[in-house]
Amino acid sequence: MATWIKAEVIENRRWSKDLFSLVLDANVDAFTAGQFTKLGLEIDGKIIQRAYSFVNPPNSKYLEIYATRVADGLLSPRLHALETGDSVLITQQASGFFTLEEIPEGDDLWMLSTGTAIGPFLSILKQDEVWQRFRKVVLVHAVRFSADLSYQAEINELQQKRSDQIIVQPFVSREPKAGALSGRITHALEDGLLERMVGLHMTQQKSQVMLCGNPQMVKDVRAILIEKGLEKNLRRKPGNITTEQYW
Ligand SMILES: Cc1cc2nc3c(=O)[nH]c(=O)nc-3n(C[C@H](O)[C@H](O)[C@H](O)COP(=O)(O)OP(=O)(O)OC[C@H]3O[C@@H](n4cnc5c(N)ncnc54)[C@H](O)[C@@H]3O)c2cc1C
Repeated sequence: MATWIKAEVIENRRWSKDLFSLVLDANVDAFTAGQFTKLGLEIDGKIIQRAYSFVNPPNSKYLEIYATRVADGLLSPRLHALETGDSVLITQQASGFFTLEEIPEGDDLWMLSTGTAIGPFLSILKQDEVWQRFRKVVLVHAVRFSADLSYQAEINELQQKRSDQIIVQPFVSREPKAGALSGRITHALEDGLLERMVGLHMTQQKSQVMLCGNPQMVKDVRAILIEKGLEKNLRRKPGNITTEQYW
């Protein structure tokens, strides 16, 4: 049984009509970058709970989650409506294995995300470990519209600080955007465009790939990578592909 504690909403950062980040103050247990928590609200006498990845690194003063308001969703529209000073329930302990501890050694780390699933990567990128372990880190964020590319200030800051190691490649599928690839991650992987754009070759010997986001993307990309010779990363049989699905 989860232990629920109260979190105070410090800020609701609204990025666009539906995208928002809740900055929360709560005394939760220590967690590892890449893990998720659960948020809950009491609706008709029952706690309705959903999983949300931490965007902030461990040890930061406040917690932060990045979410979208799902039309007709049960919880996310209510979270979207929260204002400074409101409260929300949060689990005392975080969960999940989408963390660097689970990633075998490699030269380059590819972080592929859709929509709000960039969150856990931002948490991991704010810690030193990833920069010590990998020579190059490729951050891919696929969205529909350029307005959905949230956290640009944080990403620009990372690009300045880690300019010799990080490569950021956005994808915007429904409108042209300078510096972004159009279309989908899957197509760009199949025809080698992504590798050409970032100037790195994905290989079974030296690449690690973390995939996070919508289940179709995770499934399709995993299949393409397996076709390229990469292998699923399992605890009992380490490989290259580590995944987290948001639904
Ligand atoms: C491990 C894990 C981590 C997660 N982390 C996040 C996170 O950091 N941010 C976040 O926004 N969501 C995250 N989710 C999804 C989240 O838990 C909820 O499913 C989502 O907020 C919708 O809840 P709801 O009650 O409003 O919708 P529901 O009534 O439960 O409807 C669910 C439907 O909403 C859609 N949906 C769910 N999540 C998303 C999404 N992120 N983007 C677009 N469509 C979606 C899907 O079609 C899904 O079938 C995570 C899920 C898992 C399993």
